[in-house]
Amino acid sequence: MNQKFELEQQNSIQLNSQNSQSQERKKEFDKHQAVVFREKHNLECSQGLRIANQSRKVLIICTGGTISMFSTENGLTVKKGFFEKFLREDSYFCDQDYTYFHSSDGFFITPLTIYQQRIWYKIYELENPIDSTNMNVIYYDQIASMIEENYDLYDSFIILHGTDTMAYTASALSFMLENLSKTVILTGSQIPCSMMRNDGFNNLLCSLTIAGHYTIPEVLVCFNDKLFRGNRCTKMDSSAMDSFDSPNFEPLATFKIIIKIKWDKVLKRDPEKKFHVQKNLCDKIAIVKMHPFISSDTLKAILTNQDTKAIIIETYGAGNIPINRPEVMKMLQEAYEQGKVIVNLSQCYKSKVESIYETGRALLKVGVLCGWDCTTEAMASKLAYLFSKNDSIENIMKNVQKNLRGELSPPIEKDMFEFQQENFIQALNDALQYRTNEKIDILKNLILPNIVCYMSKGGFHQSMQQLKVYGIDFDKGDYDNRTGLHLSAREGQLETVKFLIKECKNINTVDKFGRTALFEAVLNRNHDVIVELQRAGGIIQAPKQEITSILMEAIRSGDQELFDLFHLGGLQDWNTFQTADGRNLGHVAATFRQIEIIRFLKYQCKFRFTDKDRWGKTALDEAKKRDFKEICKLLS
Ligand SMILES: NC(=O)C[C@H](N)C(=O)O
Repeated sequence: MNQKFELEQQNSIQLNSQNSQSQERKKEFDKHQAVVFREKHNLECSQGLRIANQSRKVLIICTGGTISMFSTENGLTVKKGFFEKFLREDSYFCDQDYTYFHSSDGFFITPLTIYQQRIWYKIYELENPIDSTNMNVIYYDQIASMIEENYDLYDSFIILHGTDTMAYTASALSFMLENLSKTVILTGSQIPCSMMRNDGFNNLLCSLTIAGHYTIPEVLVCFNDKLFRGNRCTKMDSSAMDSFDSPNFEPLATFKIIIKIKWDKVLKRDPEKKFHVQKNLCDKIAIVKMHPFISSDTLKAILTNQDTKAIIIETYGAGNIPINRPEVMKMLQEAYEQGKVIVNLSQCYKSKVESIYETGRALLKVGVLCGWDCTTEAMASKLAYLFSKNDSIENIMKNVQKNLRGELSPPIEKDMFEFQQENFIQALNDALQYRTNEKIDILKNLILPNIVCYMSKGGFHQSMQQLKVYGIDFDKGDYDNRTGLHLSAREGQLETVKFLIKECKNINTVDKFGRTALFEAVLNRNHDVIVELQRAGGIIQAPKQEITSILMEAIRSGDQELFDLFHLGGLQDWNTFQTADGRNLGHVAATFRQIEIIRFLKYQCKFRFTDKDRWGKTALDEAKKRDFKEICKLLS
C-alpha cells in the first residue's frame, strides 16, 4: 500500500507547500466574498426575500476506510475529525459562505447541484474509525443505531466505509434496517481523498447526489459511477477503481452524463410498515468451499462444530458436490439433523444454484437449502440476521430460500402478469423521457387513465406509485369514466383501494352508468373495501331503478347478506326504493314472507311499514292477506 501511494503522497506534500501561500490569498478572497455575500443576504432579507428551504438533509456516518485515511510513517491510517475537516475545506462539498450564513446546528451545505438544490449534511464518526478489515457485528450495531437514532431527522444516510468488507456491511444493514423507507448508501474508495489523485471524491459526490435528491428505499453501494443494490455486490478487484460488481443483478443506476435509475428494479417500500432495526447479529456462521483437496476430517471439523449455527457450502458450478464421497453426504445429513442450517451457493463468480445435475440434487436430499443466486456475503449476513431473531429453525429455513430484500432471485413464482408489469413501467419511462409537453399531455389524459384502470383491476398499486412522477390524475377515468377506484373496489383489491383513496380528490366519482366505487364494492360483496371506502366518506350511488331492482331481487331470494352490506356501506332512505306501483321493500318482503329482512328493515333501517302502494295497501295488508301471522305480529 505504502509504495503504491508514494508518488501521490509526494505530490500532495509538494502541492501543500506550494499551496500555503495561495491559500492565504484564498482566505483573503473568501473574506471579501463573505462580506459581499452578507450584504447581499441582508438586502434580500430586508426586502423580505428568502429562499425556501426545500433542501434534503443527509447524515454521513464515517466508519473509516481508505476514503477517510491519510498517510503517516506507519502507512495509511484513520483518525477522528480528519475527514470532516477535509469536507469543510472542499468547495465542492461545502459552500463555505452559504454555510456560514444559512446553516444551523452544524450542517454543511453544498453549492447548488445540477437540480438547483443545495444538500444539507452532517458528519458523525464512529468513536474509533477503522480499517474495514476490522469490521464485526458490534460495529454493525453501532452503525445501525446511528441510523435508528437519526432516522426521523434526515432524508438519507451515507456510510463511509472501507472497501474490504463493504459488501458484508451493506448486506448486513439491508437486513437489519427493516421496512426501510429512506436511502442508505455505502461508499468508499481505493485511494484516500487526502491524495491529489483519488477516487473517493467522485464516489462521495455521486453518493451525495443520489442521497440529496432521490429516495431509493434500499441499502446501496455507490462505487465508480455505479449504484448497486448493497446485498448484491461483491468486491472483485483489490487495486482497480472499478473494484465492485454485482454479478447476478444489474446496477440500479449508472452515472453517465445523465443519471439513469432503473426504477422498475428498485425495491418498493410499504408505508404502512414501521421502520425497525434488528441488532445483535449472530456471529456463528461458517463458510466452507468445496475443493478437491479438502479431506473428510477437515470438513467434519467444520460441519460438526458445536458452536456453528449455519454453514454456507460453496459448491461447484450450478451447485454441484461430489457424490462419490458418501461420508460427506452423511456428515451433511448429520449436521442438518443436529439443527444446523446448511445453504448451497455456487463458488462461480456469476451463478445460480439450480440443481439440474445429479451431483446437485444429492444435496437437496440431505436437507441442504438452495441459495439460488445470492452472494456469499449476502447469505452470510442473511443467516446472521435470521439467527438474531430467535425464530424457529423451520422459519429460518423457509426464509433462507425466500427473497427478503432483493438479495436473491428464486424461480419466478410471481404471476407473469405482474412481472411484465414491471417491464412495462420501464418501457413507459423510456417512452416518455424525451417527449414534448404536448405529447405527454395526450398520454396523461388519454392513455394513462386506461393504464391506471388496468393496473387497479390487478391490484398493482405499487406500479401505480411509480406513475405518480408523470403527475398522473387518478380521478380521471377510462372511456366509460370508470376510474381506478371503481375497478379496484369491484375486484376487492383492498391495498389498491387504500392507495387510491389517498391519491384521489373525489372518491365518489360516478361512471357513465351513474355508479360510485362504493356501490361496486357492495355489489361485489367486498366487505373490507366497503368499510375502507365508507370510512373515507364514500357514498353508495347508482340509478335508483338499479338499486331498487337489486334489493327486490335480494328479498325474493332471501339474500340477507346483501342487505347487510348495503347497510354497512351507509345506504339511506330505504323507503324510497319502490316499484312504479309504489310497492316498497316492506311490501315485497311481506309478500315473500322474508321475516328476517323485515326484522332487519324494522330495527336497522327504521323502515316505515305504513307507506301505501298504488292500491292503498301496506305491507301489513299483504301479510294479513296471506295469513303470515309472525309477520303480522312484527308489523302490528
Ligand atoms: N480501499 C479500502 O478501503 C481498503 C481498506 N483496507 C478498508 O477496507 O478499510
